[in-house]
Amino acid sequence: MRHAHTVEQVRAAEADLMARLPEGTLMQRAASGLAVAISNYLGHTYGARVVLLVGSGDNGGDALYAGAQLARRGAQVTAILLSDKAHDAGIAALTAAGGRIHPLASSAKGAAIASADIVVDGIVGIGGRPGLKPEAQAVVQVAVDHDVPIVAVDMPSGVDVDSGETPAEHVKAAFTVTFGTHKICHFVDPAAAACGPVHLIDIGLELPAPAVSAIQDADIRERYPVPHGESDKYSRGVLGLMAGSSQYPGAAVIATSGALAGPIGMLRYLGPDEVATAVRAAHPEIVAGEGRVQAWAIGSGLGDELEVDKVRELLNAEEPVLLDADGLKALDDSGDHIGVLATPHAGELARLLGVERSTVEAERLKHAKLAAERFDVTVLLKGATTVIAAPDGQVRVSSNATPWLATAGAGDVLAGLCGSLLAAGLTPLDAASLGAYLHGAAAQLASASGPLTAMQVAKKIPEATRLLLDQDIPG
Ligand SMILES: NC(=O)C1=CN([C@@H]2O[C@H](COP(=O)(O)OP(=O)(O)OC[C@H]3O[C@@H](n4cnc5c(N)ncnc54)[C@H](O)[C@@H]3O)[C@@H](O)[C@H]2O)[C@@H](O)CC1
Ligand SMILES: Nc1ncnc2c1ncn2[C@@H]1O[C@H](COP(=O)(O)OP(=O)(O)O)[C@@H](O)[C@H]1O
Ligand SMILES: [K+]
Repeated sequence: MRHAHTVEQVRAAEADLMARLPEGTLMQRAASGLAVAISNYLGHTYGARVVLLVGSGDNGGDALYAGAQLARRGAQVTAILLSDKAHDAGIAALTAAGGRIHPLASSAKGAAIASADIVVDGIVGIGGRPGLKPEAQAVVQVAVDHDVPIVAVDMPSGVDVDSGETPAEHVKAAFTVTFGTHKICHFVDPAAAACGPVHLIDIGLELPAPAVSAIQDADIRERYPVPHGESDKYSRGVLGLMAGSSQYPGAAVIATSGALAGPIGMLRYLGPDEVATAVRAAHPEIVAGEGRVQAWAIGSGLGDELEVDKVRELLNAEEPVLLDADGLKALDDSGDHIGVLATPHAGELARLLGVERSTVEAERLKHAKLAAERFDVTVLLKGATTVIAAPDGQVRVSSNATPWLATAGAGDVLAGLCGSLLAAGLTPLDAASLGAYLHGAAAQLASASGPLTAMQVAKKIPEATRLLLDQDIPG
């Protein structure tokens, strides 16, 4: 996993470390990492035209010191000061290295930005409030208008660091260079989408348990329930699937494809006869009808055929239950649903919480956590990045999907796969995490930068799993 911490956690860790180091050491570490990342991005330093947008705090200080290092290696560096206040030692370092300083009033600043190879956003960092002041917005817009890439120092200025929300104007970066640890805005949309690829520079912080973790390749190998010599089809896990209806028979076929591509030994299908026939035709491996299962996946394409009372009974039984799509209507806030995994998209989560879909889209982390707490379930909120919130407060994200995955039926594949992982014995948090990540990896294989269907994603899950399990991960 990669980990993200809150601003408060970062400030505390920085204070601890700073007390043990000579003054300025952390900023020098940050600035050196930033300068190297900029040089690597440009592919050259000598003669490169670099413009720094410098705010009043230490974020601007990072930009100035990095600018000084680049200037020493032959870059033409110009700093535009957006505030009357700026990091004095940083200004002195840049000036000594031959960089130029423009106050905000300078008439040359527009031309400098327009002809730059890169603009460095040192407007605000973890000390920033969301939004950009008009003068900052104006200079950022010049870079946008002239297609000049922007590197964000720590994070794109204007985003809400601890929530990943973007309630106002903010920078959209080509890439971001951050320090010490990731921040929540790097992982959670819509802010994450404004970061571009994020480079982490180690500055030696000692950090507490993270606020949010992002799933990586290595997590699959560490946690996937691989069968062993003594395994049989029952011990590997049996999933009970209640999905599909005469209205939406395809959902049952697609969800089954997702489930059979996961770790289970067997799948029992419960549903209307004609749907069971369709599922069996596509997947002769399935067993239709009641029997013991280790977990349930309920909801994809059920339409009006959802039997609320029966589902509520299952929610109170011992076996874990995944609720998707129409199945989510059975969820109530009577509490004690610790083994339940709910997999809504933003519209479904909005209905559950009685708010607008746009509100959930704008505040994804907040609403995923709110629902996890209110319904006492693990919530997997689908979207370009998937946010997973457990009732104990743990949060994970999965960001490896491709936008081509936004296609009908993709959610049914995910429900089947996560149900399969639940039945194999993973916790709802791990089942959701591994399911979302494998789903994203399979979508990448199925897409190869082009269109895909949900069934093609399901077909690629075994290959994606194999590649991730076989991968030789260093360290
Ligand atoms: N504390 C440390 O040890 C380190 C800090 N570092 C850098 O320091 C940054 C934090 O620096 P600061 O705490 O000085 O805070 P910032 O530089 O993020 O913000 C400074 C000031 O900007 C003003 N401001 C707030 N919101 C604004 C807005 N929307 N528009 C314009 N101005 C606004 C406020 O007056 C605020 O005090 C980090 O993000 C990182 O870049 C790094 O050098 C690593 C080490
Ligand atoms: N822009 C996007 N980029 C990447 N993945 C996406 C994007 N939008 C949606 N997804 C993923 O596609 C799937 C869509 O699921 P869902 O909305 O339930 O569709 P359906 O109900 O038609 O199956 C989810 O796994 C979701 O995370
Ligand atoms: K910034």
